[in-house]
Amino acid sequence: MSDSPECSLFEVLPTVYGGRSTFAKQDITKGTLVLKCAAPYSSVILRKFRKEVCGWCFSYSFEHGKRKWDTKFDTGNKNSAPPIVFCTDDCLNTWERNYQDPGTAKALSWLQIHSNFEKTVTQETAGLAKSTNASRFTTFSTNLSLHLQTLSGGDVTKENMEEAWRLAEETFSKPKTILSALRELGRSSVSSDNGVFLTEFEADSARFILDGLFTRTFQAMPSAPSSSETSSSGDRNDSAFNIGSWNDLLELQVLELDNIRSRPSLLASFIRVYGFVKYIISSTSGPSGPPIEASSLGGVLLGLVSNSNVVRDILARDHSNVFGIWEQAEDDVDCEMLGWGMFVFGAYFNHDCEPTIVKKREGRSLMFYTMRDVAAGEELCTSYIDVSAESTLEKRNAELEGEWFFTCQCERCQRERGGVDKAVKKSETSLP
Ligand SMILES: C[S@@+](CC[C@H](N)C(=O)[O-])C[C@H]1O[C@@H](n2cnc3c(N)ncnc32)[C@H](O)[C@@H]1O
Repeated sequence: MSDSPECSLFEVLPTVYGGRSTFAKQDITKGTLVLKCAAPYSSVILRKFRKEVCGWCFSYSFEHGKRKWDTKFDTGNKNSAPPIVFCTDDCLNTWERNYQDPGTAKALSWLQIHSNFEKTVTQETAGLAKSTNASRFTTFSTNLSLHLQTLSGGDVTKENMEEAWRLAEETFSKPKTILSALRELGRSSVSSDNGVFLTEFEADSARFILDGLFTRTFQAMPSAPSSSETSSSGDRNDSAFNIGSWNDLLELQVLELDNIRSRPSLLASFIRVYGFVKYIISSTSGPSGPPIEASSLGGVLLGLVSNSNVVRDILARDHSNVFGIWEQAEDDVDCEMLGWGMFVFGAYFNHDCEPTIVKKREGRSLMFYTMRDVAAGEELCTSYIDVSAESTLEKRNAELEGEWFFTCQCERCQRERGGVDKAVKKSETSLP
């Protein structure tokens, strides 16, 4: 992070009230760009928008007077539509440079994996509500199902969460057992030989995870495209443009247990996402697929899902560190959230109900600007929720406590609660 020119304006320091936060290193005038995250480390466009949102620059066809985008990757097969569209040839070409395997043609490609994904997943629109119901575990042919059933009542501890993941790894040790376990953990009524049932949320999460696995793999591959050629468009390998590395991602806050405790059915969902991602990667490279060398893209991806650690690392940071990818007309009340992305360095801004920083998306990039003059030493904060004058203390706190698992300590909340303790917003190091 310190390599980035934009970050010379602030530093990340521990606070006494809410983990780390960002503090101005010098006076900063209103309207200054303090951070540019050129692209997300991992992102997903919601399934329902994928014909309307460009797979590279996230531009939304309706904002350009079109019902959908028509520029597609040529699969060479008229019957198989690629699960991604682009607004222009330029975007398609840049995407290809970043997502197609830069190495041997024998290696797995993004396209093969995602085509297999689409063939394997089955969904129902009303699935989310039904499938998160504990009653779906009707038969217990695996210890994993039985264990998840006992946890669905709400008693999730660190130990029994770890045990669930251990059982998941054991159950998903072979592609065949993954498939039957996934079917068992899905709704029994939709279990069939034709596919695996995933809720919309699970399918989107699985594609978010795959994107993170691709980024991690491409960043590590020696044949990755040179950043000097293409850096201004936010290519994955260009750390100078603030995408961040895998180690940067690991530095982010983890709220896995809080998240699962607040919604115990999430544990089963996360485990299904892991099982499905593992199944898709291993079945794309299965007996009928191309041979996989350990150093190839497919080989590296297989290694990343051999146990649940890497997938869990991403899932555990997903909830509290991602940003919605909104259509550009953000001030519009009917504005749609098109997807979400992990813009790694943007995740250090704490929340304030009187924010100093506003974020703005420009294509794949997320920019952070000061909303007013800020003095050296002052904290730089964004707002995670609606903080308009109409949004009451009760409403704001309910949202932050319910969705973000913290009680807001900002000055506005303290003032409205009846007392301001300014010291609480200072960084630990600046306190006497
Ligand atoms: C996106 S992260 C921000 C960076 C985080 N503080 C860290 O150390 O990684 C959001 C988390 O920061 C903390 N946080 C942010 N704003 C806060 C606030 N106004 N009051 C209390 N805690 C806050 C909460 O723990 C929240 O889950």
